[in-house]
Amino acid sequence: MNAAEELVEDVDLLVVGGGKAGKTLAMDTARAGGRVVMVERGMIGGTCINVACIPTKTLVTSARLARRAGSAESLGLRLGTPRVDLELLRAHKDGVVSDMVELNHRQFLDSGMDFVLGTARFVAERTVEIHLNDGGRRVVRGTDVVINTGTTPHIAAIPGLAEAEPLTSESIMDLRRVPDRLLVLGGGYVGLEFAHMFAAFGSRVTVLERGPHLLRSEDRDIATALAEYLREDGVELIADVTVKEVVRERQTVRVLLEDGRTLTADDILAATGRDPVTRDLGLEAAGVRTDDRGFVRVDDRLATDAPHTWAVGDVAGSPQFTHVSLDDYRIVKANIAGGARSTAGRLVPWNLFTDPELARVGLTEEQARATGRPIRVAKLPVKAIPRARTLRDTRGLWKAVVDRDTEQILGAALLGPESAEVLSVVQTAMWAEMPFTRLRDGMIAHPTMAEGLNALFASWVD
Ligand SMILES: Cc1cc2nc3c(=O)[nH]c(=O)nc-3n(C[C@H](O)[C@H](O)[C@H](O)COP(=O)(O)OP(=O)(O)OC[C@H]3O[C@@H](n4cnc5c(N)ncnc54)[C@H](O)[C@@H]3O)c2cc1C
Ligand SMILES: NC(=O)c1ccc[n+]([C@@H]2O[C@H](COP(=O)([O-])OP(=O)(O)OC[C@H]3O[C@@H](n4cnc5c(N)ncnc54)[C@H](O)[C@@H]3O)[C@@H](O)[C@H]2O)c1
Repeated sequence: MNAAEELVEDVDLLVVGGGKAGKTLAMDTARAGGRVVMVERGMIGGTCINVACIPTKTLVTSARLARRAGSAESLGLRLGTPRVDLELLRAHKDGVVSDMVELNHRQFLDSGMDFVLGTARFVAERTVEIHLNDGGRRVVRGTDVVINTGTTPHIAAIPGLAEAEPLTSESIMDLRRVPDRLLVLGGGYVGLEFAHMFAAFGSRVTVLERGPHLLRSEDRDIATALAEYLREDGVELIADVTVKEVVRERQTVRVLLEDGRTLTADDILAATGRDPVTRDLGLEAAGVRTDDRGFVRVDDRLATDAPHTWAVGDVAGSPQFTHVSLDDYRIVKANIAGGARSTAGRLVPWNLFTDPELARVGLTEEQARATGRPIRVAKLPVKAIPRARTLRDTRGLWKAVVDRDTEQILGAALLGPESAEVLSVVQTAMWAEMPFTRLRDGMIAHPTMAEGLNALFASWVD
């Protein structure tokens, strides 16, 4: 029997994959009285809370504490040598995750949506067949359909890498031992957060990055400063490198570089980006097209090529952050209701949770200069901020770029403690199109890291 012949259930909204955007839209629509089916193949609450942001940031907190405890004497405390207990650490991380999963599940059910655990595949326009996790199948058609199936770790096509069974951002969080030597392939978000974390847990870590320097999208001074701190904390960084082959020999992984060097380690982490989850979705049957990397093709309203079919979050090629997925929800919600909201011109915050953390919004200096407009550049070493001194956490560099004529802030990169929090102040000023002078001259509580904005916007280097 094909889909057309069997019983098709009609609903107002069908959400395929329960990521951040989809689950929020599903709950909203159900609470407002709409008939909603959301299909999720396993991770209740999506990638972020199960295997990405939440568990990693939980472990980052432990790594920071381990690093701080190691220098507790500078804070007047004698704590002894910190030791990582992996079982305790995992229990801590799993506890945070399971609490959030439970909360999400309860909210799904309370909203009144039909939350279906199963794997969806399109069989016709706006119609999916669901193989239920506990057996059986259903066919559901939505008046509107939202695709929110996310991404999974990419394994680069390097000879021997897949056969070497590399760790991914998911499996590394379930390790039963701290590797003595860990190689990290890729110096991006995943690579650097785990590299710094595992260095604090006691691994000897080497990051291999094929780009000319770490964090290519950042200004050179900021990327160089972060690289220096990572090195101080024992992370070896090798940039501009090409990995030729990976060989697993029992407990050892050998990596052959194009320049003839060979590196060995206990494990290798694949951290070279993420692939869209679209391959087995039957998108052709839905009339939905993908780009050459497999991401769903959308316009700036997040509409796909098929009528009343939308895509959101990572799978739609949006910048891969949970807050972006949440913003995609706002856009699609407005557009399903007949609006014309666009992704164009969004101010996206980028936060890298190393220690210190790096937070950026808007243009880098390099990007601002490329626009040709007259700019001014401000820089402040974090050690100039009194709060950093009281934290005994003075590593870092803050930087901002403003338009010389309008005095509006074009962008900021904050490398230092609590940067991700302080960045929201700068972002708010940018939303409000305030002149930088408001942050330079406004009264900000002492001693806070945000107070450093007074000094930053008075520290012009150009
Ligand atoms: C290690 C790591 C750390 C990160 N840390 C941060 C961070 O600190 N801050 C931040 O903002 N971002 C972070 N990110 C990025 C963030 O996790 C993603 O951008 C975000 O989770 C994407 O959400 P999404 O809405 O696209 O969908 P997802 O949350 O990925 O949800 C997609 C869901 O669809 C389901 N699914 C897939 N196919 C099917 C199918 N056929 N049928 C049914 N269900 C299906 C999947 O099981 C999954 O639950 C991190 C990513 C990684 C890998
Ligand atoms: N704090 C956060 O918000 C956070 C944390 C983790 C992940 N994320 C999201 O997840 C996405 C994926 O993270 P990611 O780190 O996997 O990807 P990424 O795109 O951030 O970084 C991948 C890095 O690997 C390098 N690379 C690619 N192929 C290589 C090769 N063969 N050899 C050596 N280096 C190679 C790239 O040059 C790049 O620097 C991020 O872009 C980010 O959006 C966010």
